[in-house]
Amino acid sequence: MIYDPDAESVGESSKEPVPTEVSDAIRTLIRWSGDNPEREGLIETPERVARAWREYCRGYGDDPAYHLSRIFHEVGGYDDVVLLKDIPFQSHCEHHMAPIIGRAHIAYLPGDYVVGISKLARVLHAFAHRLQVQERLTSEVANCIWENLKPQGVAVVIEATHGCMTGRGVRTPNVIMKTSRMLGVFRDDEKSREEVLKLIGS
Ligand SMILES: Nc1nc2c(ncn2[C@@H]2O[C@H](COP(=O)(O)OP(=O)(O)OP(=O)(O)O)[C@@H](O)[C@H]2O)c(=O)[nH]1
Ligand SMILES: [Zn+2]
Repeated sequence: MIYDPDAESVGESSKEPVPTEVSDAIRTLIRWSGDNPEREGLIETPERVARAWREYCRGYGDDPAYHLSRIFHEVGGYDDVVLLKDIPFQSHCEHHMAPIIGRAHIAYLPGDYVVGISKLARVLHAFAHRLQVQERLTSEVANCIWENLKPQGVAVVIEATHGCMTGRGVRTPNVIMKTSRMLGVFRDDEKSREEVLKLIGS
């Protein structure tokens, strides 16, 4: 699939035809859950669900590195940490395909380049809109910034709740999973790490 940045906020899959085997699978799931897929309220649900999943998983068609390809060189001599804090995101866990809802904090200490700040959130969403575990999501975002922006350091902290822990299974609400990935100076230098964690408020 070709990534279309203009389509992302409106649900690019809304006009896409749904293959019969996909809607049939969802019909089977509805039946298996105990309801009748032929009753009026559920007639169009399989196609809706299929299109919703195309949106939830739109990250498979989104190249995260692409968002870091428009780099800037001139930032008026600024040479300190850049932090994008409290970025809300939604993902789905690869074990249950249940929602992961949280906030990410992404910081980097620029090397020779900086990037438009929205691009950090775009990188996050490109990886989040896939089936994930939180640890991998955290690493993928950090590694992508590290490899493409070549900064002196990257810090990614993610805090999220997992639907598979609240709505089912252990049924324990209000638990927040926290993960972090530090690279470069934030990994190697304790003072820099403390500084960035203080900025993040974590
Ligand atoms: N480490 C990690 N675990 C996750 C994540 N998302 C979901 N899980 C966990 O993945 C585990 C899957 O465990 P399994 O024993 O295979 O599946 P299960 O029988 O449905 O487990 P329960 O959730 O305990 O009922 C569960 O403990 C989930 O809480 C994540 O992002 N990171
Ligand atoms: Zn899960």
